[in-house]
Amino acid sequence: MYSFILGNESIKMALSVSAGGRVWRKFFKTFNFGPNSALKRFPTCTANGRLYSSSSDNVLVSKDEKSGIATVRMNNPPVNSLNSAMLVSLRSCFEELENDKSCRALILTSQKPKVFCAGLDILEIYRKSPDYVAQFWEKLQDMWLSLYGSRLVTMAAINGHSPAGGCLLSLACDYRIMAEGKFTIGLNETQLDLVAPFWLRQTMVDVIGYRQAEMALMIGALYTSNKALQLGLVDKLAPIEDVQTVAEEEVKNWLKIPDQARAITKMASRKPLLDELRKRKQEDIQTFRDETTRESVQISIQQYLEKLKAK
Ligand SMILES: CCCCC/C=C\C/C=C\CCC/C=C/C(=O)SCCNC(=O)CCNC(=O)[C@H](O)C(C)(C)COP(=O)(O)OP(=O)(O)OC[C@H]1O[C@@H](n2cnc3c(N)ncnc32)[C@H](O)[C@@H]1OP(=O)(O)O
Repeated sequence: MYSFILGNESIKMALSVSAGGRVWRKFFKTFNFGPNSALKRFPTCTANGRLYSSSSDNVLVSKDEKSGIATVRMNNPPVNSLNSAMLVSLRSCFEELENDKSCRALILTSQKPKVFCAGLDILEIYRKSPDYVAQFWEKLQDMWLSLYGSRLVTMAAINGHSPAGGCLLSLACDYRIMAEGKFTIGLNETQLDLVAPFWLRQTMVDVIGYRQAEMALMIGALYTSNKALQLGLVDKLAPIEDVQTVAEEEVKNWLKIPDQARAITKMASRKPLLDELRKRKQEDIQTFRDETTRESVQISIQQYLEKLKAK
């Protein structure tokens, strides 16, 4: 059941049949909804009752059949950094859940409490060829499109630090619950001499407003959970051991709203940004490749890596 992803066509078919309706068909036609790809194969995903995971086990997925709530746990020790394999696994899992008509919601969290996700794996953009960096960036774009454009209720259960790409993942979700305490979240790209792309900057503006986003992005701010709550960067705080339970409770509230109306409303507000990235994908890849492989940026990345190691 879980071994194939058939892309847009199967989602359209499955949902128009299951929802029995013209409305769904019109919805998909209007919004070009869901993963932006044709026939795809999930990387040897094994189905085993309610629990399945990718071959490398870097992303673990369990689904409660009764409620239709899936939990996606990032499992890439030590800090869930987003390397190529991780991006491919995340995207595959998001698309698979998208195509599973019994799935209604996903909770994204970390298998290792205290670090939700350390962002992009910096080693993937350090002293790599321009082609490699370009392919890496496209994997990030595709993963983001599948999460941000999802019909599901998407909830980030941020059970630890969530800098840069970790914040990007959270921002792509519908709602964010973060662990109380000393954990930080934010888009600290400028600290690495990197510039967040337009689609990431826009989600930050959409979530916390223009002034705060502009300031946060310029200074590469990392905020504590309390400050993030105050800014609206996260929606709720919970003790770290309760983040998952609180997320499940919150999802259940969201699931009281009819799926169709909720998903159409979500897509109506997200479609412009999704379309913009789809349209400017190659330009965005080129910018990332050219910026990241510049010698001055490579030196900044090296210094940042040294700082991290010396910590
Ligand atoms: C208009 C022009 C547009 C141009 C566009 C151009 C460019 C766009 C560019 C970028 C935008 C992309 C958006 C995303 C960017 C990113 O995500 S960059 C990554 C930023 N991440 C960070 O800064 C986080 C760094 N890590 C930490 O702060 C901490 O590790 C922690 C997450 C708080 C966890 O702390 P702790 O539990 O104490 O763990 P350690 O620090 O000891 O780390 C363990 C080992 O892991 C290594 N590591 C940590 N983070 C990363 C990482 N992101 N990548 C690779 N490796 C990482 C760390 O060095 C330790 O390694 P050793 O054990 O010492 O070997």
